[in-house]
Amino acid sequence: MTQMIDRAGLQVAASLVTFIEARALPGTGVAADALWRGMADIYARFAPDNAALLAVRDDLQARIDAWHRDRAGQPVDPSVYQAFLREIGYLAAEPAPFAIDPHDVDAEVALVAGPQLVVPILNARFLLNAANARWGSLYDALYGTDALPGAPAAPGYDAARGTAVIGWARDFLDRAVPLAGGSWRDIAGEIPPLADPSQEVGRAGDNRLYRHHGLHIELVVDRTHPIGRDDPAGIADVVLESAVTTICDLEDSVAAVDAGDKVTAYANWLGLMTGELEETFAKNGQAVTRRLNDDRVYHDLRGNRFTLPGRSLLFVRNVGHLMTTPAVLLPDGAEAPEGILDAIVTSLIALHDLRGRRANSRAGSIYIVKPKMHGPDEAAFTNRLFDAVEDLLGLSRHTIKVGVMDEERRTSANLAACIRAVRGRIVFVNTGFLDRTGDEIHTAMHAGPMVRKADMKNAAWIGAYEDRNVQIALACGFGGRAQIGKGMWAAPDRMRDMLDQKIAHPLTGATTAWVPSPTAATLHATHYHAVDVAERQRARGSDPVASLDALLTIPLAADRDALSAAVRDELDNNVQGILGYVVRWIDQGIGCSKVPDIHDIGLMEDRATLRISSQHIANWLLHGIAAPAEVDAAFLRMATRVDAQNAGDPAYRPLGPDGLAMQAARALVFQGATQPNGYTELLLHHFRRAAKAPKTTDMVN
Ligand SMILES: CC(=O)SCCNC(=O)CCNC(=O)[C@H](O)C(C)(C)COP(=O)(O)OP(=O)(O)OC[C@H]1O[C@@H](n2cnc3c(N)ncnc32)[C@H](O)[C@@H]1OP(=O)(O)O
Ligand SMILES: O=CC(=O)O
Ligand SMILES: [Mg+2]
Repeated sequence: MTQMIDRAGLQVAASLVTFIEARALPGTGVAADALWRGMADIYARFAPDNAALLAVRDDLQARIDAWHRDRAGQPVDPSVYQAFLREIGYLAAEPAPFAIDPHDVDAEVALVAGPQLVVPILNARFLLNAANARWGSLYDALYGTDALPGAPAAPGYDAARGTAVIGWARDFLDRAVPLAGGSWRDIAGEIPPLADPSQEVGRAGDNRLYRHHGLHIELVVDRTHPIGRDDPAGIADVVLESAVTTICDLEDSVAAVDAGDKVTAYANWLGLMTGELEETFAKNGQAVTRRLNDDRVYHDLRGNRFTLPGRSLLFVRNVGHLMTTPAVLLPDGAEAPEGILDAIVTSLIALHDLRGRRANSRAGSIYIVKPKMHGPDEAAFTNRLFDAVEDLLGLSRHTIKVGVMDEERRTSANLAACIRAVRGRIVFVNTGFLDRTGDEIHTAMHAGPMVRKADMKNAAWIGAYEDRNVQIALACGFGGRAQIGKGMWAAPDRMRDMLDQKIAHPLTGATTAWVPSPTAATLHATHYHAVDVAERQRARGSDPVASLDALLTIPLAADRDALSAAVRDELDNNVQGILGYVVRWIDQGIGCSKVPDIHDIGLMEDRATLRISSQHIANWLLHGIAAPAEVDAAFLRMATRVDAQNAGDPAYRPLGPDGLAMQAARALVFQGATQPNGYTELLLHHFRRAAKAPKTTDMVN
């Protein structure tokens, strides 16, 4: 039993009380009494509104479901459909033109176009790696991945691959920092002058520091290094400014279901904000202690010392408005909305940076990403909540910035109004296309069977969604003020494909896009050297906004028979992803995994990808494309395969037919059509809590 302690009328888990009073509060200037009274007051004011907003979601979904059921088998007439969505309040009035107005925004967010890394906050080892991923070795990223054809031939250094890496990096330098004469491939001896000498902005010993499109490149010159020794110019590496910003994720990539999990997550965020986080782990048989990197020291060409940030600028992604947490109980005994707790605690913790060394935000802001908001009223709620948190913590208005995930259909369809609701504090919009796809399926669950999952990326709505996100953000004045972000590269081992494809993101005028790992950040950074995003934004500034009709086009399958032929493949693929992800979530509390798909390509799976797979099967079940027995057969087939995939993991427990993981996976699919907005978290939390509950035998012993 979790011990609960009364604080200002709230029942708060003892572990959270201790964490806040002994670790989070000291040094912030906020008194414990004031914090708890303020928290209780915020809950009293905001919990009812939070519940009311969720009731609106359910009501709208029920009306949409009924509308489709009434028209079963008929094609959707876009103008009738749009009129209906307006009538029920799903579509809000378009606001008059306006410009966002956030203040004290760090250059990394407002001005620099570059990769954005996302990292599960419960994993301190990854978290430290992510914060330090501001700088990454291009040589390592090319050598150690499939970015170049082949793979190292044998353990130890493969000289032929090394030569290919160096060649690729030289070609990159030719494009990003061309020489006054000749090619980087041909230099020997001293590093020659650049075509544009102003690109060289500093030195660190023999190392050269260049800047291009606002991003730094450090040429490591070291003739004693094993690589530099054999290089005619002594170049040992090319280090790129990589993860300019990072999102520390409390949401879809973590399994945080109780007070203990929340405290671990908050403690990691605290360690980042104080700079004291460290983690010791075994790597290649050696104990390694990882800490946050220092800033990097250079001298400009006149000899003046300056520093550059050694760490990525950190955002924290709070949970959305849906979930509640047993870490805090309201005076009526109900679990408290978790997003409200996150807003208060993560902001409180960020005071250690703001009122301390300002090692994260030099401009003095707190950066919170708010996911899964549906429409302008929910964005306005977040704005009021952040106002209240600022008042509680003694912060000036709009110190807390917000990144809005454009990942629910009602937000995409009302994007300008959503942005307007947070216009004084917004610093990004990001197309979370994974959740967005799940919501696309769920919203139109009753309209008919959806296209195959892989065909979603060619559907009309998604093109309009991606276009509108950039176009509307530009029209709202994001250029030079805030990030316009694109979604995750969800195939962490496919770096060649990422190099080929993810350049599309900056080409749209987006200033950032998500990557799953530090290595991917370094490789994706090369895209921001290839594309001048500011210029792309100027070019797109006059684009007409893609149509709402296109955005609202439901991705229904044109040919039922073609779907029937694909049922087994489609089910196997979705079920394999579901089981591979869910089993680690429920049994081990791992919220983000790399799971092989049916073609054995390791895919990043998190709650958003799970939402898609489970909703997709639920939709095909509802419309009779797949039969329940076929789905269960796929669960059986794929359980064997997932067990085999995990054979090397000593912590893994095979997927028994009655185990909690299997129950969770089946519930996600068979109850998918009735889960609120198709979210997976209610069921995941339920089964994870069951898995964590002490067994009767444990209690007896
Ligand atoms: C829809 C959405 O919401 S997307 C946002 C949520 N998704 C994410 O946050 C994805 C984050 N990425 C990850 O969690 C991981 O990269 C996974 C699960 C996809 C793959 O993990 P693994 O299979 O363990 O990765 P892999 O074995 O290739 O690499 C592990 C190494 O890379 C590092 N690494 C991998 N991902 C990250 C990351 N996101 N941040 C920091 N370091 C990372 C690890 O620290 C480790 O290095 P180390 O041994 O020096 O510590
Ligand atoms: O949060 C990101 C998404 O794609 O969903
Ligand atoms: Mg998402």
